[in-house]
Amino acid sequence: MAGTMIGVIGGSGVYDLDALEDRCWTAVDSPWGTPSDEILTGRLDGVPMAFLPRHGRGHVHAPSSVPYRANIDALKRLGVTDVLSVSACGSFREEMAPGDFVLVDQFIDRTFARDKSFFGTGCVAHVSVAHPTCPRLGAACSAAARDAGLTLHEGGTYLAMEGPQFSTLAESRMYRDVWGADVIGMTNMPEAKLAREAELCYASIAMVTDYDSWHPEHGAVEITDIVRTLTGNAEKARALVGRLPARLGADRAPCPHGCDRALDHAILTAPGQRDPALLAKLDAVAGRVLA
Ligand SMILES: CSC[C@H]1O[C@H](OP(=O)(O)O)[C@H](O)[C@@H]1O
Ligand SMILES: Nc1ncnc2[nH]cnc12
Repeated sequence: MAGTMIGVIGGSGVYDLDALEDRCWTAVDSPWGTPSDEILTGRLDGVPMAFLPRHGRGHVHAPSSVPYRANIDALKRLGVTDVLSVSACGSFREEMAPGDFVLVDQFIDRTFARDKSFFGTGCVAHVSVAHPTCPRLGAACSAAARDAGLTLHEGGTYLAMEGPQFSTLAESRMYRDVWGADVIGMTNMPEAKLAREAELCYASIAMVTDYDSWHPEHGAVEITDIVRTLTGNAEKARALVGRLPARLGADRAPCPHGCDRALDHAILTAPGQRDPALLAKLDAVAGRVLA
């Protein structure tokens, strides 16, 4: 049985994982550009881990300029099998209150200014993202959240907006009342789509910082409100991540949901028509099916 390696992508407020043993920050080269930062590798409960701060240490990258492809490729290159994203988010539901966590299982992708695929001219592929998160990894995250005594809402739709400005009041109401979104953030897309293309299991924990702008008693979200909640949320995120390896385990059977086989029938370009330069860049992401 192959081994698990957990990759954690830390969002706003989560720039380090102090608890990792055998810590080492390493620069990882990727043909898709430079990742957001060096990647912290180490172990927890005997399980290899890799941690990447999505915005870089010091919060350097804006949501639109996070190098999503380089990040996912670099994690895959390191041997990561399962990616947990932890992200700050606004809430569209009264009961999903600031300080609560949401295990996201669906997305509405409203981003438009990002590279969304590893594939393209010279190697065309279409993967399914109907179920964009991995239920096995999600169940382990739920158990870890319970172990850590956190309030976790199981299931929720995350609306990914381009940003960096927050939503207008009309948008906030539309996402909540018409589209049925539960939470909103700026980063989980195209990250989740790219993880699927790279055959990585992906789960997203959205950490509520605010009620966006729809809530009559809370007014419009301001960054100062978010920052006040971020520090407490980051501590809780570290508590959850610290309990995840014990729940996921070091041994890894094939994903029962097929995340690790997403490319099995996805590539349409005939072998003789494939672009060698693109194939070379796909060595980590699609090496399993292209080799
Ligand atoms: C700090 S408020 C807006 C910012 O925070 C979230 O980032 P992340 O998902 O990486 O935690 C949100 O998506 C915005 O990028
Ligand atoms: N209300 C909000 N909208 C978008 N991204 C966010 N991140 C945290 N709160 C947010």
